[in-house]
Amino acid sequence: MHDKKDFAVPANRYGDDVEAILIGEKELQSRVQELADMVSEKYADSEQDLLLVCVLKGAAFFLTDFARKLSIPSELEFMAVSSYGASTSSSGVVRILKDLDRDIAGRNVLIVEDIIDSGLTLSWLIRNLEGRNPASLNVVTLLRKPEVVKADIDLLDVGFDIPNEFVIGYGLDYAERYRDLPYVGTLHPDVYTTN
Ligand SMILES: Nc1nc2c(ncn2[C@@H]2O[C@H](COP(=O)(O)O)[C@@H](O)[C@H]2O)c(=O)[nH]1
Ligand SMILES: [Mg+2]
Repeated sequence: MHDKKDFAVPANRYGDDVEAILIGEKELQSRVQELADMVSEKYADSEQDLLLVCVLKGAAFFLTDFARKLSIPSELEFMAVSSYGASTSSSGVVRILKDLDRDIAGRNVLIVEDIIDSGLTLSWLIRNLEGRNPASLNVVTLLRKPEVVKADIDLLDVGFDIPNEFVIGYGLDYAERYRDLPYVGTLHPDVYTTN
């Protein structure tokens, strides 16, 4: 846990809404670099560009930092799925809100995910993309909540394992806010009762 005073938090952007910072900006960037180095090494001998599939909207900030830190060429695709509706826990019933713009058959695909909570959304997505016959399909996730993961998912790597708390920042939202924070943190309980 970090003290908010230790960070150059964009001044009062969200007032006192942030209760605690779990992963600071430097820690995030350094781990994203490690993930990018590992992936660059794994695909270094590939004859085709790596196709990164970003799961919107949460993984957008992770994806852009991650792609810029790769030392191999990559191409980007975006997909949006919904499994939460109005609830804060995954139903496992997933809807595609935005599909990929192209065929991934024969491509080396890497899903770039923001967070694995129950893992139900991601395991559905993996099954869906496997059905499109990529040459290979792997997953890298920035965050994972090991205490609550229900699905058995084979991951290339995980940025950080975190406690079972609802987190925001670095792409993750609550009611579409807080994605723009450069760190991962938790919200003050009052935010949930007043929104
Ligand atoms: N802002 C947050 N979004 C979260 C959090 N935990 C999960 N999620 C969102 O759900 C999916 C995955 O859910 P899953 O239960 O099917 O694994 C994830 O991609 C996020 O969009 C959270 O703590 N904060
Ligand atoms: Mg996600």
